[in-house]
Amino acid sequence: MDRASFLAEASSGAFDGCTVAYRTFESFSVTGKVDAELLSALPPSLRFICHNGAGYDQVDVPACTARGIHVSNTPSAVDDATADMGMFLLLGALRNLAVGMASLRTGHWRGATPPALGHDPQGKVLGILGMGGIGRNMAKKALAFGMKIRYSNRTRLEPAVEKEIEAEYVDFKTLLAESDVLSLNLPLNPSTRRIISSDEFAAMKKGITIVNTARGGVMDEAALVEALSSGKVSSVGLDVYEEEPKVHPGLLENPRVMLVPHMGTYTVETHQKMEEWTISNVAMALESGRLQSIVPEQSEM
Ligand SMILES: O=C(O)C(=O)CO
Repeated sequence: MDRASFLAEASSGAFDGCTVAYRTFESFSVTGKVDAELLSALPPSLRFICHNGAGYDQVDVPACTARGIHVSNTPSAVDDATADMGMFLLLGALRNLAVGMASLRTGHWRGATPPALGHDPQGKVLGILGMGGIGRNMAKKALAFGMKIRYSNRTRLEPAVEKEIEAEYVDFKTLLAESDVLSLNLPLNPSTRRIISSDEFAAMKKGITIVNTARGGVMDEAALVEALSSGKVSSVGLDVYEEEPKVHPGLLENPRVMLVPHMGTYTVETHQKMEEWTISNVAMALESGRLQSIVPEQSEM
C-alpha cells in the first residue's frame, strides 16, 4: 500500500525467514528508497536483494553492504532498448518533432507557428558521457547514422573496443565544448548527481542538443530550462526526470523538448529479458548463495 504499511508489515515478522527479495523498479512509488530505515524493518535472514533494473539508485548499496545484504541488477539486458530510445530522442530532438506531432493531434497540422527546420545527424559529433553497455550500444547505432563518436568515462575502453565502435576518448571539458549532441548514459550516484549543471552548460557549444535516457538526477533540470531559454541548448530529448513523475514546467511548455515518460526499457522483449535476468539471480542466490550480476560496489563482497 505505502511505505508506512510496508514497514509495519515487515516489522510484524511477516517476512521472517526470507533470504531473497525480488524488487521491481515500480515498487519505489510504494515503498520509497531501500535505505537503512527500510532495511532495519526487514528480517535478519534477508541476504539478497535482486533488483529488476540496470540502474539501482533506488537502493542504498552502502546500507545493504553494512547489513551484509548482496544486491544485483540487470546490466546488458537493457542496452538495446535504452539505446534505441536514445536514438529516437536524438533524432526527434534534432528534427524538432515534439511540436509538430502534438499539433497534428489537435487538428492543427504543423501548428500556428511551424517548427524551425531540423538538423541531420550525419557528420555531427555525438558526445557520450558514460560508456557502459548502453553508451557503447548507442555509439554503434549512431555510427550507422553517420555521426562521429566521442566519449568520456571514468575508465578508458580497451583499444580494440574503441576501434570497433570508432569512438574517440576525450576529457569531460572537451566533450562539453565540442559535442553537437550530448548523450547522458551514466549511472546516478553521489559522484554523478547533477554532473551537468550551469557551469557545464556554459562550457558547451552553442546550439547543442542534449539527450538523457540515464537518470534525471544526473542533470540539473532548472539549469537546463535556463540553458534552453538562453539558446545555449537548442533542443532536448528526455526519458528521465529529476523527480519522476514530476516534470519541470519549463520543460513541459518548451516546444524544443521531446518528452517521454521513462519508457526506455518499455518493450515486451526487454521486460522479458530483465525479468528472466532478475529471477535467475534469485535462483542462483537460493541454490548457490551467489549472484550472477552483483553490483560493482559489492564485487569484493
Ligand atoms: O533499468 C533501468 O535502470 C530502468 O530505468 C528501467 O526502465
